Amino acid sequence: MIPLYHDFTGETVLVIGGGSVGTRKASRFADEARVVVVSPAFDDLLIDLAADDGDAAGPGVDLVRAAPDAEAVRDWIERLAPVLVVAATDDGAVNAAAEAAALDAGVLVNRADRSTAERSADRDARSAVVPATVEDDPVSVAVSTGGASPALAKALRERVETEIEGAGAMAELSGDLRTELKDRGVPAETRREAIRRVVRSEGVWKALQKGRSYGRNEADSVIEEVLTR
Ligand SMILES: C[C@@]1(CC(=O)O)c2cc3[nH]c(cc4nc(cc5[nH]c(cc(n2)[C@H]1CCC(=O)O)[C@@](C)(CC(=O)O)[C@@H]5CCC(=O)O)C(CC(=O)O)=C4CCC(=O)O)c(CCC(=O)O)c3CC(=O)O
Ligand SMILES: NC(=O)C1=CN([C@@H]2O[C@H](COP(=O)(O)OP(=O)(O)OC[C@H]3O[C@@H](n4cnc5c(N)ncnc54)[C@H](O)[C@@H]3O)[C@@H](O)[C@H]2O)C=CC1
Repeated sequence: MIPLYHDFTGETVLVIGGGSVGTRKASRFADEARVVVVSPAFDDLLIDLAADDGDAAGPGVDLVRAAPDAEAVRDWIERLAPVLVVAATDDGAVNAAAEAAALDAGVLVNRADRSTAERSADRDARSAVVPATVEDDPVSVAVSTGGASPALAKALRERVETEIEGAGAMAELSGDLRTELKDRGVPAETRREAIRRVVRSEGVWKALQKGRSYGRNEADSVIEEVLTR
């Protein structure tokens, strides 16, 4: 499996099943997408998530109380036109039907109740795994074990969490610097060398912890050194 990142802004994600797994997936996708959860019952956390709709965190979560069978799942996909269907019920037949309907409709599907290893023979490129994710906006690190051990994915995610502290600020600073160097007409090879040094400089990482302008000053001297060589 090869990881890709998707932008779900302005899109709909349909989650079938509102238990603990459906809640976790809904919460993840609600950061960007409008999420509709169809289920006969909902975890309390999910009800809270849907009630928080007013806040600016995302476009919101809608709960629909229904227990669709295979045919009804197709209707929901047609009606809501999601880009991704998450099959997260505790009923294998419903999950299988949701997966088949999503694939027929040509949309992405994440089936929560089957490891990918079990399904490698009939895997479709639209069949996606939700990785464990660490975010320090705009940086995100995703961990998958190819479906072999989700608990390990979670444990590794916890390790990476401390490892990437400050990476968001570094991405913004180095992103600005590469644009500025381009605009100044600095030749590509020099530019690359300068940016490579900035992102590897302990001094810049440390200075960024104190604040953006400290990081900027430190980065400027790293770059100056490269430009004046
Ligand atoms: C294939 C996949 C499909 C998918 O859901 O996308 C899948 C499938 C299954 N998970 C199961 C169990 C558990 N899943 C977790 C946790 C997470 N599971 C996630 C992803 C994935 N889970 C995909 C593969 C990811 C990869 O490649 O590694 C994470 C990373 C992302 C997320 O879900 O948000 C999230 C951690 C988030 C975080 O904290 O960062 C825990 C740990 C816990 O709960 O503490 C357990 C209990 C321990 C255990 O069993 O390992 C079962 C057995 C169910 C049963 O026994 O009935 C199946 C079905 C099967 O394997 O057959
Ligand atoms: N991918 C993952 O990370 C994990 C996956 N699992 C798997 O995911 C499945 C769900 O796990 P949980 O959320 O813990 O179970 P759960 O029992 O908490 O939730 C299942 C939900 O599905 C709903 N449901 C039942 N029939 C439905 C239908 N026809 N249409 C829509 N919704 C329906 C139920 O009302 C309930 O809200 C389990 O079968 C398990 O195999 C379990 C743990 C982690």
